[in-house]
Amino acid sequence: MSKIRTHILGYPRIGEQRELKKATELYWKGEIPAPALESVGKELRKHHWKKQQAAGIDLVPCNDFSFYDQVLDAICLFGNVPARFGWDGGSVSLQTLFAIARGARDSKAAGSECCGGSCGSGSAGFASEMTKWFDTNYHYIVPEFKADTQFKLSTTKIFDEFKEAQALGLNAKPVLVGPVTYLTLGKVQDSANPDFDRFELLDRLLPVYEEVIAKLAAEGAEWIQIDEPVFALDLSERQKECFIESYARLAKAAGSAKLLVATYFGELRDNLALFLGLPVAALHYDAVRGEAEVDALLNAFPADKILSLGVIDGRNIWKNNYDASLAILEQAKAKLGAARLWVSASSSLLHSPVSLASEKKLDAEIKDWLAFADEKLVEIVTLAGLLSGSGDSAALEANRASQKRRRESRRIHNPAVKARVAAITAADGKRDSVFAVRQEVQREKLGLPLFPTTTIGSFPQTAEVRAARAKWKKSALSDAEYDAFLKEETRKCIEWQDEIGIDMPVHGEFERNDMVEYFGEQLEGYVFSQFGWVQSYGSRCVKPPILFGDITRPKPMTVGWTSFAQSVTKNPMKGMLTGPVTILNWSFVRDDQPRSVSCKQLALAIRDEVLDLEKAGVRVIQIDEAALREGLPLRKSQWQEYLDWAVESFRITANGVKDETQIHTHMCYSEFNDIIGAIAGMDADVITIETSRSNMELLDAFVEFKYPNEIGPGVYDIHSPRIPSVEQMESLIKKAGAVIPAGNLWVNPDCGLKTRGWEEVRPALINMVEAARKLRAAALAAV
Ligand SMILES: Nc1nc2c(c(=O)[nH]1)N[C@@H](CNc1ccc(C(=O)N[C@@H](CCC(=O)N[C@@H](CCC(=O)N[C@@H](CCC(=O)O)C(=O)O)C(=O)O)C(=O)O)cc1)CN2
Ligand code: MET
Ligand SMILES: [Zn+2]
Repeated sequence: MSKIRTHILGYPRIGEQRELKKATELYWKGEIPAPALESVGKELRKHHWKKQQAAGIDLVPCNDFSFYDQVLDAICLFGNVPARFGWDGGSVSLQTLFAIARGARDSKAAGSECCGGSCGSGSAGFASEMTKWFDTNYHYIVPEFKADTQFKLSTTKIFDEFKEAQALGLNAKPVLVGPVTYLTLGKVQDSANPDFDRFELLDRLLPVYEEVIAKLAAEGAEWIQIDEPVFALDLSERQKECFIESYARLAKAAGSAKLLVATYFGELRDNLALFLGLPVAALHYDAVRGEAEVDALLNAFPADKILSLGVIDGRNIWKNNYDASLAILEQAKAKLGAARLWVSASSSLLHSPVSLASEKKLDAEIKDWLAFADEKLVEIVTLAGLLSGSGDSAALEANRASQKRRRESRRIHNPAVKARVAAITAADGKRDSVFAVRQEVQREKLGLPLFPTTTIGSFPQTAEVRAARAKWKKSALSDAEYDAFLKEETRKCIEWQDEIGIDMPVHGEFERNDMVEYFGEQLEGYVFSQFGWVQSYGSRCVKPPILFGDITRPKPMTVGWTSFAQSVTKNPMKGMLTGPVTILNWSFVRDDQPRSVSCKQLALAIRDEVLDLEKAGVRVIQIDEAALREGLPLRKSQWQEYLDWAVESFRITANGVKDETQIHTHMCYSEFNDIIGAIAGMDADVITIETSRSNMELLDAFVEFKYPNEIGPGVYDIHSPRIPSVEQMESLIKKAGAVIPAGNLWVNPDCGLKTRGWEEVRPALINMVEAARKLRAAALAAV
């Protein structure tokens, strides 16, 4: 019986100990030169290929590595560099690449200290926009188009990395984001032609794809992988036409090389026939997210193509259930034959942590249930072996035993939690009185001025704060010393807020490593890894906690810090929590029950925290739901169901408090238009949102909807190192004041300040308070 081939779509690039992050940040600080960074990249690529080879993967990817982002690499490959970066049209340098991602203080684009977001329109080389890659927590750089955009082959990275693999004896499979996905993910930014249809650019873009593909073929590439995850979205007729035109041309350009087109993250639905009809040699399908559609896929699968089935979840950390995967694979093998079936992971492994090998502290029982990227490689190879009949039956037995242990573990199931979720009623999600009544009571209790000023929660997570935490984790700092250090940071932060005249202070979140991980660490039903980092954007990583079982809160999580903070000031301190939907969306979550159930369990745990804070005398509580919007399913038809349980979860969390307790929520990086009804349904007393970068445009949704509750539209773009002036912020508040009743308007930044430095935050907040004061005075003078 013939051997079944194995491959992956991509491998994490950050390194087991985030080597790439560390080297990149040193380069940005000017502490190592470019060749040193290049050589770290080269070593990592080699190490990653060797690991894949050692695991027995037949076809390894190349060009899945990136110093920042694979879409940004494509921007550079196509010479799609926005004019403001002063690119000379030659080979795009690493320096220009980083300038696109991070902004450049001047057109020389040196490694300036800048953010991952955009640098505001005031500076010449402001960064390109960054946004979420489908429904993941990975962010890509948004390609920018104009009506006169031209494309031209402008980097050699994809060829260099192919040759690098060749030199190591590997015939690697180069990976490239596909033309339709590339155009779909980009944005037209052309003030002279704002309505330009970006798909008009296809004819100019395809010749570069043809050139790249032909060149790779000439250099000996057997397979080329083209990623088209937009197949998992609702596609327009225009996009469908683009697919037909693109692949007719690319198939011709391929010559001796064979093309594999990959879709992932969701079902194909009415794109199925289009996908199956592409004139390419192989198609990759996500059988995890698309399991329900596998029958339809197999029934219609063309006789001349290879099918790569992604049965291992690239987006989660659970050990694969071999029996379940084999059932799918056997079915495919019966239809297609072993020669036309490849085994893979559902998506690139970019979205899973690197390796379980260095996890020494992870609870042994739970570690046995997990598989990170390296373990997933072994799973792919093992499944292919079992399917070929030459497999490791001991591995299958071991897998069955592990699945059984997980299923039956007492650690997972807590009857009291299940009963509590079952007993949730509509009353749990309802405040005693309607907003208008609460607003009166809260006004009286809180005694805030017009246009009250506040911030979103975090203050700078300085190197000093992180170093203290690192020392404490290594036991180089005692609990008492760490506690004293944090108290001092918190006290200084609050006193400073009082001093500059912030009306509603926050404690600063110095004790938190991350707004989700911090809560995960304190909830029962969660475990957390030491090194389970996943790239979020550029060099920034997150370590999502692992939600494995029914959720309880053994003891209050934030009451101590918030009470301490309140004791420092007479002003109303805003207690700070992360909401259930955001905790869910930024965690690795169980795959043995619906997300909605896990979310409600989280909601009940955070509700208890809310009520404890209230009992401790905290009068204002913010419940962050930064990730509410990004949890939206990729297909519109599934939105309502998600929004229903997400909003209900928030309401359960927030709405058990008395009328006089003011509930805030916060959302950033959100387009609000299509979910404004759901946001209003949350019924928070105050919502703070990110609006400064869009010049208050994001507020329109609230205005059109006649959003009834109070709003703090952000006036300070915290993604930029630029310090906003009093006048800039005044004009933003005025703009908001023209459409929002003055009594409902708050003044605050776009988001938390944790990624900024004090030298930026101090003057910016002083200006913000001044802007609010001026408007207040003007408003009082007018009556
Ligand atoms: N979970 C989550 N998802 C999110 C966001 C978010 O805030 N959280 N925001 C958006 C993405 N934005 C992000 C913004 C910042 C960072 C970020 O700053 N990440 C840090 C890690 C944050 C962290 O957990 N740090 C830990 C560990 C710090 C660390 O690595 N320490 C060093 C030692 C440090 C020293 O000695 O100074 C080490 O252990 O090696 C801590 O503070 O405790 C980083 O990559 O640098 C990530 C995402 C969307 N998704
Ligand atoms: N309270 C959090 C902070 O200020 C909210 C961040 S939303 C990504 O950091
Ligand atoms: Zn935010």
